[in-house]
Amino acid sequence: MRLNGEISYLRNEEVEEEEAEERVPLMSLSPPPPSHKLVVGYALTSKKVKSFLQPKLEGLARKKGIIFVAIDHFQPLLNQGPFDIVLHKLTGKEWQQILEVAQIVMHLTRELFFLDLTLGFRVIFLETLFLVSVPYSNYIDLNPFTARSSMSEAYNYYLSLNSLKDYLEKHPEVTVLDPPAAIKHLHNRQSMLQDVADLNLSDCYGKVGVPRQLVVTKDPSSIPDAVCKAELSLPLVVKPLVADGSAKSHELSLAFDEVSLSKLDPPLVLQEFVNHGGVLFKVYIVGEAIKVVRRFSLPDVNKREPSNNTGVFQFPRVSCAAASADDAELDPSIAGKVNAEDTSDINCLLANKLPPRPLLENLARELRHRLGLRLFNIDIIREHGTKDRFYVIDINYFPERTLDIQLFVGDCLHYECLVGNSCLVCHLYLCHMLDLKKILEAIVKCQDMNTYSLTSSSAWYRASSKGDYRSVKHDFQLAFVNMKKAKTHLKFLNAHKLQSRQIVMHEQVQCCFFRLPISNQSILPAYPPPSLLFHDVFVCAFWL
Ligand SMILES: O=P(O)(O)O[C@@H]1[C@@H](O)[C@H](OP(=O)(O)O)[C@@H](OP(=O)(O)O)[C@@H](O)[C@H]1OP(=O)(O)O
Ligand SMILES: Nc1ncnc2c1ncn2[C@@H]1O[C@H](COP(=O)(O)OP(=O)(O)O)[C@@H](O)[C@H]1O
Repeated sequence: MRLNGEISYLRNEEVEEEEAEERVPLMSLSPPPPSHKLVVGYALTSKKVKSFLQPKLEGLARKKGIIFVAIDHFQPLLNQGPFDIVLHKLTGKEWQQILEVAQIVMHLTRELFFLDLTLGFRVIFLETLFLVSVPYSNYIDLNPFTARSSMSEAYNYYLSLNSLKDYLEKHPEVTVLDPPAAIKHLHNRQSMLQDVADLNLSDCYGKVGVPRQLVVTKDPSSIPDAVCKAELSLPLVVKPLVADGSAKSHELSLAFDEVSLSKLDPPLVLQEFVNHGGVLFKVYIVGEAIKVVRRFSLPDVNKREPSNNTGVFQFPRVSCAAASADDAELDPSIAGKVNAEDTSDINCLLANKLPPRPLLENLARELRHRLGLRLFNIDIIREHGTKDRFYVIDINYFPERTLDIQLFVGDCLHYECLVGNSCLVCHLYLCHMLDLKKILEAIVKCQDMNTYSLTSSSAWYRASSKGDYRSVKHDFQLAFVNMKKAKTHLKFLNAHKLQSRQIVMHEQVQCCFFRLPISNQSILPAYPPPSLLFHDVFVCAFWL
């Protein structure tokens, strides 16, 4: 079997004529007109649906032409939709597997994401092709290096196409919130904070870092030594390395002495406890909009005097305990001071003062870019006794209050807020289909209002022979070709001096990119060659 994604170069002399076969009935496929401004497909746990999809949010969204549609986790995504946006946050095994596939694709096509986020449906289209044509299980076995370089080559070719970029800038249609690989980055407490550490943000408004920490993956008996070597000071916040939203991943504790450290259960992150006046700031980020709220947090510990505390103490999910520090019932040592305007306690005042807006905006902008995420929140604390020393301790993907906060406070849930100027790629490649007909049906389903047309070769032929070149007036074409007929197809292209590039998707299907300059329309009535059957070639014509 050939590797999926492999690019083959068939030379002229290799091309053999194949038997002429009869054409089958004509078929023409055109997209239905859009009835909504924006369709958001969501894949969320039932708990999340309950907390997120409040009637108020749905009502307001509807007024803005946004509708939310549940994604069926047990059906290929390509059989659903079409969606403009896919929102997802699931922990189930099935979805995780899907995400892993998607993640591999993200990895393989990383260039597509980072070179230019305005690539829009082109990228989705390439990805759709790439995945839908590959069985799920085979895809996992794919040699990533071969496939990746193939994708790069295909992409380079792709990029070389005239006016593509201009076109795409005008059509940022499909958005995914957010790329699975980027979300997964937050599922590990080490990688989660790495970008903040690398950023090492420091400007006239303050400094933002991460608490000093150590990752322990095995052998608890070595922890005391490792902590000593790393010169971490006690107490330490003990956090499971995995932060996948499971109950276990939220089981945190405070370790007060070195001996107790050897009883811990790796993999873990051991983080220095930073006194922060018992107040935490949650910065919610939705695209370019940010919103900050205060939450109560763990009280400070006395680090100067030798502690009477020894051992490891599990603590509850303190920041979830109350909606906001402005109205919650608090630890009395903090509560009285939070809302008091005339307090003389400067540290308390400082602890409660929101971090400077420009600093947060800078941080949010950088992290949005570095993490490649649009819906997330940053938990940030201010070091006790300082005005401008901040630490990020946690980043959550698409937390409960992200969108409703934006919606009710800033009325930001509108198309631009979610989509912004650039566009991301939709998860529409999550499909296990193999046969050509289904691939095509799927592509038809996910095509986005007139962004491209898809037609069978027969329909194309009929249209072009009648002089209707509507679907072929574009200089970039893409054909799915039955592998057995690939040489015939290529021979035709070569005979007409049409540049082409073939990607073998799997044993049965080759994907062929070729340019068909408008100036060369005279050959259109002849395409595809009569020896190719209805099911041998399917053509996508892009509307450039
Ligand atoms: O870990 P998860 O499942 O992503 O849950 C988050 C998380 O609990 C987060 O709270 P915290 O851990 O930062 O205290 C919640 O944030 P908010 O309290 O700001 O909403 C999220 O809401 C949780 O996400 P979800 O709503 O998807 O369960
Ligand atoms: N380094 C730290 N210093 C002080 N308090 C911390 C630190 N890390 C976490 N905390 C406290 O523990 C709480 C939970 O930590 P966090 O890392 O957000 O875990 P989770 O992802 O389970 O919410 C925080 O809200 C904060 O109150």
